[in-house]
Amino acid sequence: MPDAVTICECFARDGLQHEPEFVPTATKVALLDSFADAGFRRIEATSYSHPERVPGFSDASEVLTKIRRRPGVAVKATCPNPRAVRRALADLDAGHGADELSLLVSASESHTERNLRTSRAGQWERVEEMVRLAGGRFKLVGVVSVAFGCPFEGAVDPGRVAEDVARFADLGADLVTLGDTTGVATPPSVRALFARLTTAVPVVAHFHNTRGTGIANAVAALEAGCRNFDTAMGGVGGHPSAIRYGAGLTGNVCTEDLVSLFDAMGVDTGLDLGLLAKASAACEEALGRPLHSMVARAGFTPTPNQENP
Ligand SMILES: CC(C)(COP(=O)([O-])OP(=O)([O-])OC[C@H]1O[C@@H](n2cnc3c(N)ncnc32)[C@H](O)[C@@H]1OP(=O)([O-])[O-])[C@@H](O)C(=O)NCCC(=O)NCCSC(=O)C[C@@](C)(O)CC(=O)[O-]
Repeated sequence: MPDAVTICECFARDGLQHEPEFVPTATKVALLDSFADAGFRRIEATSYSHPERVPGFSDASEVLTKIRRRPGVAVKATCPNPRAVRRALADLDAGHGADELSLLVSASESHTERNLRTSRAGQWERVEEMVRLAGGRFKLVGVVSVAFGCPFEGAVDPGRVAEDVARFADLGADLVTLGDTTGVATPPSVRALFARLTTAVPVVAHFHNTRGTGIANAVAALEAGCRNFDTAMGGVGGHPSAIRYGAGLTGNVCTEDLVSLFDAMGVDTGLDLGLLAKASAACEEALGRPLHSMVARAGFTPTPNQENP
């Protein structure tokens, strides 16, 4: 087992992406600050997606202006196209930029067209332009969505995903995320995909718990050598297209539950469990409903000992 992993907290972006009600900027800012307090070193804060298409992030610049910045905590923003990177650059020049940008591709043509309104070839051209525009001023995180299967086309060739990961690495990405966008991965398919990867670029496992397999998949990724995970407090979140096209609510793997498991396994997440529990309660209060964390109800898993292995 590895000694340590890094968990990127995605509540404020992937988590809130399909919330029907706009979450007030002040609430987002307070929650993002509480995530940094709990010890997250990577936090996905917002998205520069077209504000008319994803209105929940129309306050992207304001959120980035208002959150407390602290050394060692990287704040990430999602960028679907070059216009998004231009907005990120404007914020950086104004003194409140993101540290990391996610650059998106999808492993299937149909998902690319529905999510990004272009072809795969067109989106790769955009990604090349985005990398040029970013000009080395941000850490870049490539994202391959529907990496384990597509809601429109079904199976996705792991060889193609491995090529996408390599292409991001060639473009200079610092990390590449494998997105199980609608929660179809299983531990065998996770092992199979990790076995196909050919580059040394660090990979981020981004699972959705649509079918209850998220935690099992995260453990499979851990055992396959993955050291970076995306999760969302309360297991909220998902991709709007997944709902629109019938895949239902596709919440991210729940942060609290995965952290609790890693803690019990002796894998260090660097997080303060007490402050994490406080942030978890604040997320439920912010959304006004109980969320999907099991440990928020049951308490964090006790560390195993000799008598109770
Ligand atoms: C796909 C696009 C970018 C194309 O957007 P579009 O409307 O097709 O853009 P366009 O290029 O035709 O431009 C139309 C107008 O919109 C403006 N525009 C264009 N882009 C932007 C922008 N970024 N910000 C602000 N304004 C923008 C642009 O400047 C132009 O304005 P005009 O010149 O006519 O005045 C847009 O429809 C969009 O942002 N859609 C939402 C994409 C999105 O956020 N999807 C969800 C991402 S989550 C995901 O992919 C999965 C992930 C990452 O979570 C991992 C996983 O779970 O597996």
